[in-house]
Amino acid sequence: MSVEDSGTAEQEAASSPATDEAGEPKLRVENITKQFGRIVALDDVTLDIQEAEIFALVGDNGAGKSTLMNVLSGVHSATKGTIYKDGREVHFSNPSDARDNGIETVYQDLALMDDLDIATNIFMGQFPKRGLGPFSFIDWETTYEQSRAIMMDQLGRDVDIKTEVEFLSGGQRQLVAVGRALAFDPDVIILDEPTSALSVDATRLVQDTLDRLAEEGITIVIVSHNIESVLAHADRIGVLYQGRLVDIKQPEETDLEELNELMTTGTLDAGLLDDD
Ligand SMILES: Nc1ncnc2c1ncn2[C@@H]1O[C@H](COP(=O)(O)OP(=O)(O)OP(=O)(O)O)[C@@H](O)[C@H]1O
Repeated sequence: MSVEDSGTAEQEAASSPATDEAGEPKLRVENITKQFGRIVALDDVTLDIQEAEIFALVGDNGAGKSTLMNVLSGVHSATKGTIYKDGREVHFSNPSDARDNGIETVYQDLALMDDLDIATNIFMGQFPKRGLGPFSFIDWETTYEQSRAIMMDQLGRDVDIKTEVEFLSGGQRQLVAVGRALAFDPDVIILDEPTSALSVDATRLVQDTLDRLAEEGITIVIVSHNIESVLAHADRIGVLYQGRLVDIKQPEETDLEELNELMTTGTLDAGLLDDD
């Protein structure tokens, strides 16, 4: 099914499986185009992402995944088009605008401070404070208490939050970066390649944690090259090809081969012709 073949009931179901109580998607990207000079990185992309869904964005190199992620996280402004959050039109001039609207992004490099402990990494830049104005100081007790709550209650990890991040495994580091996002109390978390370069066990740990967050009601958007992982864990998979959103699939209706074909050709028609 192509997104361009608009109007079918089947497409409606795939692009919009459920809505929140108010009948609005958590995020709506409407006719978004992003140009860098003459390069059209995103070409008229329209997409609804529902509350508490795990939505994966896949595509070949240069397909526009990072650009769409950056438009949603306020790094880039769209050239054309509109973003809606909970049905309300929003404008992001920078990442703090996205943050103010409940959208946090976990970048691939994680940007953790290796020689600092888990709690300090989680609250870096926004420590709980005591006192007023020039007489305020970091409330370490609350910092550790709240970090422990994030790691234990929200992420289900029984770790010593005084452990320096340099001693953590790849999967645990990814979870600390997610913990730092959670400290801002978002309802949408965007993750860039959350399982790249992770072992099989670490990948499972991260996937299980994202499943858990979605069950708690947080909307998860993943940019990924790991098709097997998104097939196993995403609710829906949006395929970008040369800046266009060419299809949205549910894992149970597609497979690795079909997604690869969509990612590399932008269509399934080539395969159908081969079969004739
Ligand atoms: N800041 C920029 N300036 C100019 N061109 C850019 C910029 N960012 C992205 N592009 C171009 O936009 C297009 C889409 O790039 P984007 O990084 O979004 O793709 P991607 O799907 O994330 O690719 P990859 O998987 O390789 O990261 C590419 O042609 C890229 O060269």
